[in-house]
Amino acid sequence: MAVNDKYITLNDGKIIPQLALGTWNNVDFENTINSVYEAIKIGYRHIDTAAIYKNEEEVGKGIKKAIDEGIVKREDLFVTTKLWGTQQRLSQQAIKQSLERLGLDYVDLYLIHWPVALKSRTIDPSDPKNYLCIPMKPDEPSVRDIDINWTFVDTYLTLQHLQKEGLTKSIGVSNFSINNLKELFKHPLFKVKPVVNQVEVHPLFPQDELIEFCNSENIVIEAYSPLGSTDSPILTNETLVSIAKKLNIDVAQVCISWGLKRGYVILPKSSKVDRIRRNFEDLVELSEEDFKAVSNLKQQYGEKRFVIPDFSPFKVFE
Ligand SMILES: NC(=O)C1=CN([C@@H]2O[C@H](COP(=O)(O)OP(=O)(O)OC[C@H]3O[C@@H](n4cnc5c(N)ncnc54)[C@H](OP(=O)(O)O)[C@@H]3O)[C@@H](O)[C@H]2O)C=CC1
Repeated sequence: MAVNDKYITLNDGKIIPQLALGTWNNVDFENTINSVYEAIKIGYRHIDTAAIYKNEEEVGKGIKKAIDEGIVKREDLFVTTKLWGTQQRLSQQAIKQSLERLGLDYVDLYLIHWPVALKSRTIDPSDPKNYLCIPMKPDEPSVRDIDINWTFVDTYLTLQHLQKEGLTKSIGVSNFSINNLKELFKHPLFKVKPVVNQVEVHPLFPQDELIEFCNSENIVIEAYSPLGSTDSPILTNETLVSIAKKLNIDVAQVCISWGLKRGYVILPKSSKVDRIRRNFEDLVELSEEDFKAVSNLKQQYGEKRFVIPDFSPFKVFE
């Protein structure tokens, strides 16, 4: 089996392609249509989006084009979207809106994006993408308006119903700490375990403890920002550059190959078709020596997390 062609079985029995296309931060929305379409043509079967990325329409158009051209069937694709904090009280409305934007009858996976409920705000009629009543960037100060009377546990209980209604095949969480998961598990109405926890994971932030906990609970880790996100210092790291040179691939593909070997789902993003192709086709089974060298980077350079939105006073990651 090729390195890029593996599936993982989730705790609800569904299967998930291990390698996905991430779609965050592609500021050229039209380009997203083409990126998604080309990715599916290349062989990607798993697309990751979110309401806050404001690209669900374009992701949906890319998917539709590929389906219309007979490149793929809907049932062979795995599509994930996420619930933003301003809609945590309104998850049924939110998922229906996401489905409408995506042009789909169901998503394969619906995630609580962050364990933080935010107050919703007034729609800005001048912004056609402002359907969530949220600013473009999650770290803008105006999103720090925490809804203290609603918790991620309340939200998760409503997600269990969305799955029953068939709006999503599976449900999961994102950016949940071990403490967040433990808090969720102890609620008396908690019945359906999240199938995944989507969190930041890359060579400078390997998340060993969280991965071990999630493995013990049969929750699959999905590694976001696996290349260290935008303008990543990881891509110029000298150890990684020398491994990449030796293997005649990009540093990005060393990081992806390392993540695949660690056994979780991995979501690299690119808006450039040649990179999307190389991030899928130029993957390798890393030797033990190279695998260890990448795993040791954290000791050498120290831990570094790149995605840190300010939801204060709520303490994420604790
Ligand atoms: N649940 C959550 O809270 C979060 C989820 N995510 C998900 O994870 C996905 C991936 O994370 P993201 O933060 O986007 O970052 P990634 O770690 O995937 O890095 C993306 C960056 O790497 C560049 N890149 C991609 N491939 C290559 C290559 N072969 N050579 C050189 N540079 C390359 C991209 O540039 P270019 O586009 O120009 O190619 C982009 O700047 C997101 O798109 C999203 O789907 C991300 C963050 C938070």
